[in-house]
Amino acid sequence: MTIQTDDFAPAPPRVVSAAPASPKEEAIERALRPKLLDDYVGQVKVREQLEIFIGAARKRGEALDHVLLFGPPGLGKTTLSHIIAAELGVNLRQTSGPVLEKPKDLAALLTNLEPNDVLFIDEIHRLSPVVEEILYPALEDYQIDIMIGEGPAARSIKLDLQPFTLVGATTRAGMLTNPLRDRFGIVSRLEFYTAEELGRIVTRSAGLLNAPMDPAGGFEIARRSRGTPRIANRLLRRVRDYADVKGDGRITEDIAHKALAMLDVDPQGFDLMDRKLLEAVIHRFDGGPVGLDNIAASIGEERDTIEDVIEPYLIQQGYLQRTPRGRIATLAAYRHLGVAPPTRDGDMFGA
Ligand SMILES: Nc1ncnc2c1ncn2[C@@H]1O[C@H](COP(=O)(O)OP(=O)(O)OP(=O)(O)O)[C@@H](O)[C@H]1O
Ligand SMILES: [Mg+2]
Repeated sequence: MTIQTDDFAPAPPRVVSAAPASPKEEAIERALRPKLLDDYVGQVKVREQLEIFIGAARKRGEALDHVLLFGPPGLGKTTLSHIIAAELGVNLRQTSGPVLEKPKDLAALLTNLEPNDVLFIDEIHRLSPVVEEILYPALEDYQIDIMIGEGPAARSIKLDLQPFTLVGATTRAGMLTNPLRDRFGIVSRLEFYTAEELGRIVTRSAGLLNAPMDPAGGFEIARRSRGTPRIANRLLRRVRDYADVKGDGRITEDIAHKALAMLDVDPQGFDLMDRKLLEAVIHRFDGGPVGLDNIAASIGEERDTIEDVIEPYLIQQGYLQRTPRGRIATLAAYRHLGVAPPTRDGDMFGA
């Protein structure tokens, strides 16, 4: 279990934050999680590939190749890891990088795997180097070397493991060591979802939650969800609350519109943090280029959060550019904030 700092710190709630907000939300997420590949919306390329590789592994009765899933939070990495195990018809054992403190923690998990099981390691970029060492021979030859005893009497013994599949998830593929990355046979990058795909997810979730919803209401939620299923499901629940209190319970376009405005989610799906970041780049740093540390200090947010959570969507949508000299606000960002872009004949927007 990862500990969510949100549970302890009175951080301002961020409706469109991509991280699960609380244990309660995690429980709801589990209930909304699709269980099989057919119910997994979007990510067409990843799904197609996995379908074939899983089918082949099943047919041969072998373990699936090790899989690395990477992409911003809330796009469905954990969901997909469960689906992989379910489709293979094997057990899933779940842990995460920071939880595995000692080599023996990982050894205990590995030696308990049954043939072809899936071991899911979340936040795999946070494995400690000593634990990672154990993983290499395990991934390559289904073997581990463990130390028995201490001092001069210590000796290393080799243990054979059952064939298994490691599914690693990370928001930061760039932070994986090369030897670790090279040991994954299947590397899948998850992309932001289109509004249409999120619409299907919201419709499915509304059905599971027994929330009556007009298609236009669902679409309104979908297109304001920052391309992220976790956010779509969260906004759906908030809009449903609003519909229950201010309406007759039905999620109509009008209700969705008003509820989302109340939640400070703008038509682009940007929330206060997104706007704060764009405003800082534009107003305090003349549109950039500005370094990540300066942005972090200026908006009072952690570097990692900016890089993993806030920026990817702004970049994907073309509001922000990441250059070697720093971040630059694009014309779209100026337009979105209703600020006149600089008229200098600089190189930024072409002459
Ligand atoms: N392709 C999908 N189809 C339907 N629902 C999805 C899909 N992907 C994700 N979801 C929903 O979004 C929620 C969040 O997904 P998930 O927990 O798998 O994200 P994650 O990538 O593991 O995030 P993190 O990086 O924070 O661990 C899930 O509860 C699930 O209901
Ligand atoms: Mg996850």
